[in-house]
Amino acid sequence: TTRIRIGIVGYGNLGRGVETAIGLNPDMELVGVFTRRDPETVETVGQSTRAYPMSDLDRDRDDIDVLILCGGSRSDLPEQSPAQAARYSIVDSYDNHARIPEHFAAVDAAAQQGGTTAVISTGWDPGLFSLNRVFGEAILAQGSTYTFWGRGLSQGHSDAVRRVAGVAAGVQYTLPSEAAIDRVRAGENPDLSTRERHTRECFVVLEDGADADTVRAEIVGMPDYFEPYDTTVHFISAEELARDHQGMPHGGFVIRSGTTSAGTKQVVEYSLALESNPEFTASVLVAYARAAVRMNRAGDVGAKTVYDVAPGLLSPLSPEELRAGYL
Ligand SMILES: NC(=O)C1=CN([C@@H]2O[C@H](COP(=O)(O)OP(=O)(O)OC[C@H]3O[C@@H](n4cnc5c(N)ncnc54)[C@H](OP(=O)(O)O)[C@@H]3O)[C@@H](O)[C@H]2O)C=CC1
Ligand SMILES: N[C@@H](C[C@H]1CC(C(=O)O)=NO1)C(=O)O
Repeated sequence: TTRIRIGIVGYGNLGRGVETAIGLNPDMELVGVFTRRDPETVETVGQSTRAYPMSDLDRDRDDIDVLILCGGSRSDLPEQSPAQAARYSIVDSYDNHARIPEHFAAVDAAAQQGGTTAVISTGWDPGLFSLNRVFGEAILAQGSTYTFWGRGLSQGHSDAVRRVAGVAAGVQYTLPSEAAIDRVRAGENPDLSTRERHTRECFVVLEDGADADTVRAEIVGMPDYFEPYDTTVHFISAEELARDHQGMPHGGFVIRSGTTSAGTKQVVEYSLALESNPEFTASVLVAYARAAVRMNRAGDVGAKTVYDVAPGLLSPLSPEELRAGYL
């Protein structure tokens, strides 16, 4: 059988993770990386990986089955996902939760017109955590759902920080409230505000001449990303960033606790412990790329979220193999 031919759009942490993940999946092959930078300046992980300018995607290439979009959600994907979905089936990790309906509508218009299949907002949150919130609430009709992240590096929030004028480089860590977690685990079912669940901590390298107070205000007040949280911003040197902030660990859990009859408690929990947030997220994107190609071949076009994708389509095994070996 022919392998699934993948193009990577945008070559950062996620793009490198997808390149590596494709190598772990024998039913897939990497056509190349498409970048807005000069391809000659882009150092790829794999020696044989080819880098092309984005403009190479402007013609209808018949050597690509699906594009995996690895740009930033803050400002790349809102433009790139609809633009590419007009020609190619795509997968993206768009993670500004507040604006997913808007993103879905824009991508769906393009995908319907292009007859492509576009799985948006997959990864782990949104993505696998979204699925587990829905499983928990569909199954335990009476109860409470909580999501906690970290302590770890959020790529979406780090990307958002890097997009602020005056920021040369930066990262963002998400810290869960241990007091909130304790109350949830004690079964208090507390009513927690966004601000009571997590705090956010940024480490920023300023561009020469940039004003720290202006940059801090822009970050702390950023709608959706930082405004709903208590956020601290530390200004450090490029050397400190390189020394102390190269790792991208993360993780967290979704917990649904409820009752199925008076006094009969049931608890569902799904958790992740990630040494590399980007490599894990990339692995999710690659599995959903497999599903997107299969859905498109079956004529199932338009924008999709993880709620619309049958889990079996993620597996390299056939339905028959899954029935025989996994049920
Ligand atoms: N749903 C989920 O669970 C998750 C979602 N995400 C999403 O993934 C997105 C991407 O994260 P991440 O890969 O860390 O972002 P990066 O900042 O590493 O990359 C974003 C884009 O910036 C450009 N870029 C990368 N490196 C450089 C560089 N050295 N110089 C200039 N431009 C560069 C690339 O585009 P180009 O090659 O065109 O220049 C790249 O696509 C996040 O914004 C987040 O929203 C991440 C984790 C989980
Ligand atoms: N989308 C997140 C994945 C998880 C992590 C997170 C957070 O720390 O706020 N929210 O969702 C990311 O970009 O890392």
